[in-house]
Amino acid sequence: MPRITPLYPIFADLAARPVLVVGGGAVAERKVRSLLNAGAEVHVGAPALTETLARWADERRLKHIDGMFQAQWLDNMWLVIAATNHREVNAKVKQAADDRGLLSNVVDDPALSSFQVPSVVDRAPLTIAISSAGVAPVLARRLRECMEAMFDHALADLAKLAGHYRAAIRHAYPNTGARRRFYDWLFDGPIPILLRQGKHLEAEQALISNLATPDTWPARVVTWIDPGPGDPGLLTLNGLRALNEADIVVHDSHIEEPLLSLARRDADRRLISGELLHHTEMLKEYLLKLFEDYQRVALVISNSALLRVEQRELTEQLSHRGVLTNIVRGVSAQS
Ligand SMILES: C[C@@]1(CC(=O)O)C2=NC(=C\c3[nH]c(c(CCC(=O)O)c3CC(=O)O)Cc3[nH]c(c(CC(=O)O)c3CCC(=O)O)/C=C3\N/C(=C\2)[C@@H](CCC(=O)O)[C@]3(C)CC(=O)O)/[C@H]1CCC(=O)O
Ligand SMILES: NC(=O)c1ccc[n+]([C@@H]2O[C@H](COP(=O)([O-])OP(=O)(O)OC[C@H]3O[C@@H](n4cnc5c(N)ncnc54)[C@H](O)[C@@H]3O)[C@@H](O)[C@H]2O)c1
Repeated sequence: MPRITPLYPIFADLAARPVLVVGGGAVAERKVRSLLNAGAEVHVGAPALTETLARWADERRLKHIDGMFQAQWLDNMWLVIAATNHREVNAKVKQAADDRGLLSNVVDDPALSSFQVPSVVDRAPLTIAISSAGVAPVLARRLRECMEAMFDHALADLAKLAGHYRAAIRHAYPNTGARRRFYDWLFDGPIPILLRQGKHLEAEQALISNLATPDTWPARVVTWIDPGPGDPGLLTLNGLRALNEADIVVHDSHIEEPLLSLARRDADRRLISGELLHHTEMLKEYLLKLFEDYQRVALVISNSALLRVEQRELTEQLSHRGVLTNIVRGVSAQS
């Protein structure tokens, strides 16, 4: 099978920008609907329109150019969609767009299209766009239908709420680690549940009260992840989450890149020497020193590092110094 070059996704701001749709059938109507939704200034050129398109023209939501396609329709346009039921006409529209350096979508020819229209899950301001690069549009549509069920409309409210309080959140949590944990709480905690129940005021209130008393999270946590044989595919959800939450990942030399790469991009890493792993007291001092700079430490130590440190003893000693130790089973099964 020939290699298909993937498309580059962009989200275009079409507000008040002139867009031409050539053709006035069912496909043109679908494209016009999403263009209007994006606030575009829509021009539809065709000798005949669907009932809905004709109504929108009457309501002045779009401008109807009555007639057969002419290249000068493209003058002063920003984007063009060729949606007639004639391949030759669509190809001419594409040529006229190329002549003017405009991006064009040709609804009956993915290869001619310089942009394609994706299938969209609309949770504005959140938009999930799915593309099959023109290979299987119906598959894109089916994937969208699955996602419609997965992501309810409360997601839109959640995004709006996060957007509205974004500056206040940055102000209450100036430290990036703390802010990230706040966002974990915002997106995983009670707020999405309240929004799903339609309790918008309560949701907003919960957010405001968390902002008023910032950083109620345990300040210093060591999460000890047992990586088993080190295969990232076997990592448990808890292991993955702990890796993802850590500000620094401390590991021995047996832990390899595929596993470490599951940590956050901005998390630091520290390779720990074998010697430290044999002395509970030294390891404790090492960890306490780390807490001068970090709040969440993930400790990923392989079994083969011959760990002699007493986990229980270390946990107790750290807790005297205000550090919570959390031990998670990192692997779901041994292969
Ligand atoms: C996603 C969506 C967006 C939208 O149009 O808004 C979209 N097609 C949708 C629906 C749909 N498409 C087709 C049917 C009829 C099925 C049937 O009855 O036979 C249905 C109706 C349905 O399924 O409901 C068939 C079809 N599609 C194209 C051709 C021409 C060709 O390939 O030669 C043929 C005829 C050949 C064939 O039959 O295969 C071409 C294109 N269609 C694209 C987008 C672009 C590639 C996107 C991608 O691959 O990612 C691209 C290249 C150009 C473009 O239009 O930008 C929208 C789903 C919206 C949703 O989410 O519900
Ligand atoms: N991209 C997609 O999602 C998709 C899906 C299904 C079909 N298609 C393709 O899209 C084409 C259009 O589908 P449709 O259902 O909208 O067709 P349709 O027959 O309902 O509409 C065609 C429209 O084009 C207009 N038209 C014809 N010649 C014209 C010209 N010279 N200048 C201006 N307008 C002209 C007609 O007046 C009509 O309004 C189909 O031929 C099919 O190949 C694409």
